[in-house]
Amino acid sequence: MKQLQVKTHQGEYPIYIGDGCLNELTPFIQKATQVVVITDETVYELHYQTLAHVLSKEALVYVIKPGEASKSFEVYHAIQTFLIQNQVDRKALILAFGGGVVGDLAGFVAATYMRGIDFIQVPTTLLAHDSAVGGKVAINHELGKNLIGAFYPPKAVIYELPLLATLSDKEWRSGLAEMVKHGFISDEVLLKTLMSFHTLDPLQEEIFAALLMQSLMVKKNVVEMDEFEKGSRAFLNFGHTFGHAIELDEKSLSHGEAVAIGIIFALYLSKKTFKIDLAIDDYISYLKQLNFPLFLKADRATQYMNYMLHDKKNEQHQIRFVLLKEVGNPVLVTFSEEELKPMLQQFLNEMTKEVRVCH
Ligand SMILES: NC(=O)c1ccc[n+]([C@@H]2O[C@H](COP(=O)([O-])OP(=O)(O)OC[C@H]3O[C@@H](n4cnc5c(N)ncnc54)[C@H](O)[C@@H]3O)[C@@H](O)[C@H]2O)c1
Ligand SMILES: O=C(O)C(=O)C[C@@H](O)[C@H](O)[C@H](O)COP(=O)(O)O
Ligand SMILES: [Zn+2]
Repeated sequence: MKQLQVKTHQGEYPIYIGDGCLNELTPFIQKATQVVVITDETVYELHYQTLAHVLSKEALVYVIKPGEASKSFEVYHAIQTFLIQNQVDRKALILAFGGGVVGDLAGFVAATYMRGIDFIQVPTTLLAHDSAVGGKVAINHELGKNLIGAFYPPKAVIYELPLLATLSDKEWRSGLAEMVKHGFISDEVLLKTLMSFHTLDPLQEEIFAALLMQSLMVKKNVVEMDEFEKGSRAFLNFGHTFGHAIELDEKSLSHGEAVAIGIIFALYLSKKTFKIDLAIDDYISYLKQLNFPLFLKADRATQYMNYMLHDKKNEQHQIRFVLLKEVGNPVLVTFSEEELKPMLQQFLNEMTKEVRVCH
């Protein structure tokens, strides 16, 4: 087991990572008046018994439907009602047991229930190495992703890696996309190593734990420098401006799959803006080899634009993108709607040869 510490405005919290770290929950559970586990149906079926084994108290359990649709006001409200009806008090502890959906939702419940109660992230997906760290918690609005949320750090992150063994290829891919993103914005070696894998198999191997640590370190370092996204934390949003738009538009894509496509557009805009070659073709071939679902809709530019116009990075109705001057050198670049729309349309037209563009 390995341990990292993440510094926040409220002190530090530990990330425990590896085999057997669920036991690190014990002191937190002993201190709490009640334990509430929020999880989804899939994780509950596959892994709740493993978690229950280390819970020294009987827990209240709230099980949501798996998937992004659960990051909604309705589900948020239903959980708050459940907590109130069960007289959960301010010294209770919420365990977010699942992927990023459970983590974001349960974290936002914890941030707001009685003005804030303790919660611990117990991530179960690869992608959640990103979502469990950094304290961003949120639910979605139909007009945009994560528009209602808070910065609310967990008391700990307990990353029991053997739980990842049951992930589907789709979920491995999704998590890999956020690792690749971390590589693009700050660690060329991580990026090159990840892109040297032509199948998903290495993710099950020993070397993978080291790459995951590197990716976690990128996230930790960025959020420690700018916890509340006043500046450089926005670089973690590389690929997300367009990624969030297609994730909202095409529900079959997972978050990471959408981000992987969002990165293509960010590389395309980087090339146009800075006249540099960031080897977009190599990146697209890499995604294809790993069977990422790459599809865009050429006739959806207006819808994509509407989603991007609600992005949280925007200022004064201008759309802000994270672009790269080179790998490891991200910058924020602002476009007006009038500037961006033709570039997006041109991108969609040009991509017809590269990715499956639906009409
Ligand atoms: N807060 C942040 O900083 C941050 C960062 C990145 C992503 N996110 C958010 O995270 C969400 C995506 O997270 P995700 O990809 O983990 O999605 P998810 O939570 O929906 O999990 C993906 C799927 O995997 C299943 N699953 C979870 N653990 C499993 C396991 N061990 N074995 C088998 N199946 C398992 C789930 O039931 C679900 O169907 C998005 O809403 C995204 O916006 C937040
Ligand atoms: O931690 C961050 O900051 C990130 O941007 C990480 C992203 O991977 C993540 O998807 C995040 O939820 C996006 O943030 P948002 O502010 O654009 O909703
Ligand atoms: Zn993300």
